[in-house]
Amino acid sequence: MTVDLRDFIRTIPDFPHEGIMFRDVTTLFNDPVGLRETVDQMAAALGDQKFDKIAGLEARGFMLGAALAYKLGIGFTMIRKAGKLPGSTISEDYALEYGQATVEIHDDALDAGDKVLLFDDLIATGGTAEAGIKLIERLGAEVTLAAFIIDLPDLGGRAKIEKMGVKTHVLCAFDGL
Ligand SMILES: O=P(O)(O)OC[C@H]1O[C@H](OP(=O)(O)OP(=O)(O)O)[C@H](O)[C@@H]1O
Ligand SMILES: Nc1ncnc2[nH]cnc12
Repeated sequence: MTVDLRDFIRTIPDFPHEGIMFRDVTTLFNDPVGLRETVDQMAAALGDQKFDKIAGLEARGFMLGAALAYKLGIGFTMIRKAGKLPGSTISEDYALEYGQATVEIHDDALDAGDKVLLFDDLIATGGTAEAGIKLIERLGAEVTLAAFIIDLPDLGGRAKIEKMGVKTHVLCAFDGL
């Protein structure tokens, strides 16, 4: 029987602002069954699709994005919040469910034509994922799949990314805001 990852994800109301239902993956990552199941379910969902790189979004997209890259035997590219990458970067500003930020990628992190799996723990409004896709495309690479552990469908992010022409995969979803 398939393990339901939602059973491992804690919900904390009113974090970081009143009205936000925060879906907390610390409890998923903290559990050995939850951690392994998440990586294994994602790897199984990918089937025989081939990628040149996984690009993970800071910070929660780093942990299991890197685990998945290890499992697939490919490299892992960091898309970081502004000011953290030491080399030459390009950047994108974006809005997310509870704020605004800027993400950056090293301008030599990907080769033109690379097929990239974009990975994050959660998609809400899709602002973060959209910024990541723009960075990858500006380097001449292609996001052939955007994968998330959690979807919040009522916030419309997954539909927005699909409308951009990027395929998506999610492992579980929570209804409501
Ligand atoms: O779809 P969106 O509305 O853009 O929201 C999703 C993003 O929000 C969270 O990251 P956050 O910026 O809180 O950073 P963190 O991973 O460093 O905690 C989450 O990990 C996604 O990256
Ligand atoms: N509701 C939410 N829970 C956890 N992370 C998020 N990132 C954006 N919205 C979120």
